[in-house]
Amino acid sequence: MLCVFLILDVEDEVTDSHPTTLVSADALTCIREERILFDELSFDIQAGDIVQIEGPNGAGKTSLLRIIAGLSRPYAGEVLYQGDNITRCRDEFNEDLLYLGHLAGVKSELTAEENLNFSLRISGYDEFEPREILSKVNLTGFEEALAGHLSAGQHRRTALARLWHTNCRIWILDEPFTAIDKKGVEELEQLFLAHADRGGCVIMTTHQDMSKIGDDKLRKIKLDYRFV
Ligand SMILES: Nc1ncnc2c1ncn2[C@@H]1O[C@H](COP(=O)(O)OP(=O)(O)OP(=O)(O)O)[C@@H](O)[C@H]1O
Repeated sequence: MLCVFLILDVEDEVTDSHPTTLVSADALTCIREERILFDELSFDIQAGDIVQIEGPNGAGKTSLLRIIAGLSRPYAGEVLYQGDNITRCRDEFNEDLLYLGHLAGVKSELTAEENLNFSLRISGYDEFEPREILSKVNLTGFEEALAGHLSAGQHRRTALARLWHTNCRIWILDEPFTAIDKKGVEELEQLFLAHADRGGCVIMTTHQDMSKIGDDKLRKIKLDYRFV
């Protein structure tokens, strides 16, 4: 079966006080298993933007996030960080990027504290106290629990804890709300808004209704395809 595509509708630009373009996609094309997921997709993401990538299962949302993060290559087109192709400024881009994928890098055989400690140390954030951060994501009392023994939501919170202490401006988050309860979703939304107000950006996939973020703040990139 041949598949055709796509795209997409990059909704109205947000009016913001941070005009710096952090990330740009220039004519990105992604093909998987002879299926065009998106074709010549271009957009700019400014400091202060919260961007939701939308589309049905299999539309290519994770593929797009991974390409933006430089974890996989597009069939054609390029990703730019402040105007430079990310392959030419890899170190600077990585220093400014916090990527949390589907699996979120939490090791089941380590405790919640050990997991966070590890991710803070390899990112150079030695000054932060893991227990204090875990308290912010409601994991006080679970610091020494093995991540593999935590509930799905607590496991996800362990991964998301890093968002509370990072200097990275570019957050790329694949389904950050998965398994998170209502209060946790609200706290994350507030965190995203605060991050955007500080001049960061959030690029995420989610099937969650993001209307609380507000149309003035939220931009959407819609991916779609159809079979023929
Ligand atoms: N490395 C790969 N090799 C081959 N096919 C792939 C690869 N990665 C993704 N695909 C295919 O590309 C399509 C899009 O996958 P992707 O994970 O990007 O979709 P998605 O929109 O994030 O879906 P979901 O909402 O279910 O998470 C799927 O059909 C998937 O099987």
